[in-house]
Amino acid sequence: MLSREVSSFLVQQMHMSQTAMRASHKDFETAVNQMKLLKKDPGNEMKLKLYALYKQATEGPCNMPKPGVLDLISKAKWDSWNALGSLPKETARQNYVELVSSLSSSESSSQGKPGADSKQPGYETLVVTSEDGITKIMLNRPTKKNAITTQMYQDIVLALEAAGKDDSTITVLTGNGDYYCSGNDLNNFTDIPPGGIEEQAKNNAILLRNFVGCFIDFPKPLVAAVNGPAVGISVTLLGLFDIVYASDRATFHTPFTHLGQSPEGCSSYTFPKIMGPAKAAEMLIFGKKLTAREACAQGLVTEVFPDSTFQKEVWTRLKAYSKLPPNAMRTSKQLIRNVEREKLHATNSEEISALQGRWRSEECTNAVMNFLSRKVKL
Ligand SMILES: CCCCC/C=C/C(=O)SCCNC(=O)CCNC(=O)[C@H](O)C(C)(C)COP(=O)(O)OP(=O)(O)OC[C@H]1O[C@@H](n2cnc3c(N)ncnc32)[C@H](O)[C@@H]1OP(=O)(O)O
Repeated sequence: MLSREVSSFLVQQMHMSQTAMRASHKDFETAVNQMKLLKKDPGNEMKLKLYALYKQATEGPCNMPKPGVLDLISKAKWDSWNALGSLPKETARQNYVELVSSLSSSESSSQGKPGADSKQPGYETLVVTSEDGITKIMLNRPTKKNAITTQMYQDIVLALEAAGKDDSTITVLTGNGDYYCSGNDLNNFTDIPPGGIEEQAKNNAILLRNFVGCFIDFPKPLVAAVNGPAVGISVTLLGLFDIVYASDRATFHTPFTHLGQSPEGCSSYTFPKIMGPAKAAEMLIFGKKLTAREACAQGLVTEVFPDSTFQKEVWTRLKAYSKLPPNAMRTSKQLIRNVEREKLHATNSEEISALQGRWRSEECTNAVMNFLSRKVKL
């Protein structure tokens, strides 16, 4: 017998509409007005993002002359707009609407909670520590193989934002227990909001855009310490890390087709670039699982360590790297990232649009249902 969540999920899926979820001009106008009503200053970085999206949505690609270096504010605005390159107006409009919507909802969810603004977040399923110039973000849901819940996506974003600003020089993502991460928690699909599947898909799209965007824009060297098997989004994101160290027990599996879904985490761009189109297709289209050594041979992993000495060797190495001049490391990272930052954001948008279609498909519904009703394991 199917659980209540699975049945309600199925019913919602069957009734959902096939209309595309592009933001209309009216949605855009509403978002522009909503921005004016925000009580909390979203911060300079966010304001620049919104400015750029607004200009791109209303005027198209930036073709203004670049302001002089001394005109700092105009130059920051110009840089932000110009970084959007040829992003279509429609996509910029949609990204703007989604960004404003996430700001409004985080503002309303923090209302009424005394001290919500000033409190350092206590993460339920992450352990964040900072030592020896290294901030470690550890996924901490070992009994569920560190599957990522909706709350965890948000917490990882908060933890990355804090790590990007703290005084550490390197940030490391790793997992607690025998898995690095089993990817998206498939129960995320059963938590259906009052607006039904359409609203759920829209919320997931906002969540994912913001989540992957944070990895694209992370300002410091970012290292993955892959302590065990990795599945789904935890694999695709590796293409956005600067270094990937893996235990020889780790495996790398992207079973999107089996789940009726399609790749995310910018892997449709990073994987062919890293390993060549043929190897990338075998992983992303056919769901071939790689061993750590295969992933290393294909360039996705930097180095493989025996599981018995993984922790010791990785942390010794990272502690030595963390003593290198931090500003030089940041500058090098930014130079490397800037070459393709715009392309990565555009890929993120494209992948999410495709996924929104997939989430409404029968193939995806059946795959999620099969897992939740314990019929199929990967
Ligand atoms: C909203 C944004 C969406 C972003 C798009 C992201 C896409 C992806 O990441 S796609 C990949 C999704 N992941 C999966 O499909 C993995 C599903 N899990 C499995 O196939 C297996 O659990 C396993 C191969 C990862 C491990 O198998 P095994 O060693 O036999 O362990 P168990 O299956 O008994 O797992 C223990 C426990 O953990 C729960 N669990 C594991 N992974 C997930 C998951 N991804 N989502 C939800 N729950 C998961 C599993 O159900 C078990 O729970 P209990 O039965 O309650 O003990």
